[in-house]
Amino acid sequence: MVVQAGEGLLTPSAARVLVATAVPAERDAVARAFPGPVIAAGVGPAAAAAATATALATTGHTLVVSAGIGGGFQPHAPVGSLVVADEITAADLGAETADGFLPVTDLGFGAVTHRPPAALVRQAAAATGARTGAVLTVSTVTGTAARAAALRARHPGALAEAMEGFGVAEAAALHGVPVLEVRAVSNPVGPRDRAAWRIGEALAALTEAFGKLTPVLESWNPHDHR
Ligand SMILES: O=C(O)c1cccc(C(=O)CC[C@H]2O[C@@H](n3cnc4c(=O)[nH]cnc43)[C@H](O)[C@@H]2O)c1
Repeated sequence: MVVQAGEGLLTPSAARVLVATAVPAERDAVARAFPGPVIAAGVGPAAAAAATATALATTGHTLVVSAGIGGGFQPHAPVGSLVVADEITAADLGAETADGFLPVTDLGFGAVTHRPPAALVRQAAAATGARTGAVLTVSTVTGTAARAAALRARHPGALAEAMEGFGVAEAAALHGVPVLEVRAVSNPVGPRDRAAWRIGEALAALTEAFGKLTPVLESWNPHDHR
């Protein structure tokens, strides 16, 4: 158990969980159920990384959660469902070649995947009823069936895509803090039909999820590897 000294007593250190969303509507949906700090970091991995790294510069965070709405690969993650990432993967960070896509890791650089703690993923999914699988981070929202199929072919375990998880995870790694990603599915990944996005439904699902997740996040012990 992690302990801190205080007035001669050893007490469990308090959980300090930061939630990073993209836009104010997502921030407010989380904050309706989660009492800790929630930021609207901006859309895309760069904005998410910059704002999260800045927020983590104050010490003592135990966990960072990337949260918001997202696209779901059909039929694996239906609209209205919830996904907890067991893998956060940058799906378009690399080089296109005549023989296909090469991730930056194949070019000898950096990382393309971060893995949240398995025990936390299990606990979060059990508490919320979420599906678990890879959540892809993309800088361009998928807009065709062909692109959706190509992403699933390259990432057979992918359940959802969004635009911030990898940025949040990079910032978390820089600060040595574990990361989790939670997405409420607002739309199918595929042919663009923005008018059909069920944003209200997904935001309500996000609020409901954080109602159930809060005790899990606040009691989670990073040294618990069950
Ligand atoms: O217009 C609104 O009221 C509104 C309220 C909340 C959120 C939005 C957004 O547009 C959020 C953008 C955010 O959503 C993620 N997202 C959602 N679907 C997808 C997708 O199919 N592919 C990639 N990203 C998706 C993404 O993380 C964006 O940052 C609007």
